[in-house]
Amino acid sequence: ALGNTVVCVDQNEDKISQLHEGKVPIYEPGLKGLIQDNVEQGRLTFTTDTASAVEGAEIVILAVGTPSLPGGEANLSYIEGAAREVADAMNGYKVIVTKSTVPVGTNDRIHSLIASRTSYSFGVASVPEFLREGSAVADTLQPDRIVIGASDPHVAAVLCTLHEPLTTNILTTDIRSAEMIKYASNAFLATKISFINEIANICEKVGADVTRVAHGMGLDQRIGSSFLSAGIGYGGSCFPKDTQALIQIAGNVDYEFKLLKSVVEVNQGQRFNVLRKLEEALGDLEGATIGIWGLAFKPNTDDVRDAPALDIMQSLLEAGAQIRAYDPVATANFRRLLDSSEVTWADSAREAAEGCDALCLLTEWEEFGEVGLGELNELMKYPIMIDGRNVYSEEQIRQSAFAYYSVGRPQMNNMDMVRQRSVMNP
Ligand SMILES: NC(=O)c1ccc[n+]([C@@H]2O[C@H](COP(=O)([O-])OP(=O)(O)OC[C@H]3O[C@@H](n4cnc5c(N)ncnc54)[C@H](O)[C@@H]3O)[C@@H](O)[C@H]2O)c1
Ligand SMILES: O=c1ccn([C@@H]2O[C@H](COP(=O)(O)OP(=O)(O)O[C@H]3O[C@H](CO)[C@@H](O)[C@H](O)[C@H]3O)[C@@H](O)[C@H]2O)c(=O)[nH]1
Repeated sequence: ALGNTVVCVDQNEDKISQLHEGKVPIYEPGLKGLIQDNVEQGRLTFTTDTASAVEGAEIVILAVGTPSLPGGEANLSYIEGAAREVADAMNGYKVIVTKSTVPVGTNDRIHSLIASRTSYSFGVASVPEFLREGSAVADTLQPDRIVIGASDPHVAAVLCTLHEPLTTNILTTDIRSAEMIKYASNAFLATKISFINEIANICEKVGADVTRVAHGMGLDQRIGSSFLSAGIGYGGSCFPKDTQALIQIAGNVDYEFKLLKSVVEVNQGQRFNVLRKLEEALGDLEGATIGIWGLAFKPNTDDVRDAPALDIMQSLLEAGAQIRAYDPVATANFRRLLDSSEVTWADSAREAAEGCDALCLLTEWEEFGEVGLGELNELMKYPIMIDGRNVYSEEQIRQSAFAYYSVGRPQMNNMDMVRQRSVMNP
């Protein structure tokens, strides 16, 4: 029957050998157990040999990377390479599915590319992926919807059968619309984030509280409450590249996507508000010791692609600051992108805070909440917190000695306390 066994192929030998040893190459909650169960049941195997995997398959799913090229356009070399390998291994009819996020028209190109290399018949479909990192397992097993873009009704039927155990919410549509649904969804979510971040920036100036504003807006079902958390902007492997790619897709047909260009611009600026707030609190950052809590672009992942922490730490180093940084799982990945003798890589949240002039919370890992503000105050040189994720409540801050800068909420600036401390600990 369809979908009974799965063979995962990657050309990265290290990833495949880790998987053979029962290790999972990324940090993703719940993934290890899910893989283990399916390996034990004989449903899941791993290989670097594309040809053998394709030969035994009725459905082939392409999920290779589509990173940005320098101009923002999606790099299609991996998907084209994979399609070529699949074509060359064809030994009968197969359904070939693109799950990677690809520009509109790519599946048609894949169709021609494969047809030019094989005489076996095959079907092509676009089935975009909507999972989030950090909650990938639940998002996969209980998706909001499955989108199947196919021109051949047989292909659509095969893929509906494959996905029916996951949800009844299956939309079948044409290939180009399916491809566009993926980009439009990510662009819309990114727009929500930049929108609320701009509202937050205005709230700071007019004395309103963006968390209350977002709550009040979200009660309107037409708006919805999700993706209205103001912060330091979106990062990660998807929104930054997919917004750029959609701007390019539009540009290629002579359409200037003005709104999305602004969304990207707002997002780029948002992370640097952390630096402005640090300067407001400390003045010159030369020689200051700054603590960083959180390096991953969001909690529950070790992914640091386009993480706001990269730009923020880069700017702090340029300003001559010393950094003490901690992340529960992402430090090793982060150090491959940014390392410096001016950074102390701490092994715990407490260790990162020790002796700091100010602490910046950049990723809302749950464990940060376990360090009490009283204890934090004792560990730090000055009780100054730049909370990039609005983690602390007004009450918690009021009961603490902290000068507290958050995003889009009234600044709780117990600078008197801070000054007293600075007299005590010159
Ligand atoms: N990461 C996410 O949360 C997410 C969510 C939805 C959609 N997507 C989309 O899924 C795609 C993959 O994203 P990712 O983050 O997993 O990328 P990634 O770069 O982390 O992983 C891609 C993998 O493909 C392998 N690969 C490349 N060419 C290959 C080939 N010819 N044969 C076998 N393996 C090959 C690479 O070795 C790598 O391990 C992208 O298009 C992305 O936009 C990602
Ligand atoms: O209200 C919010 C929600 C998110 N973010 C930030 O937005 C980024 C992206 O977060 P999220 O969407 O949760 O994670 P991703 O794993 O990047 O998932 C997005 O990108 C994937 C790849 O295309 C899609 O499959 C998902 O549907 C889409 O949510 C992170 O930096 C978050 O901190 C905010 O700042 N405010």
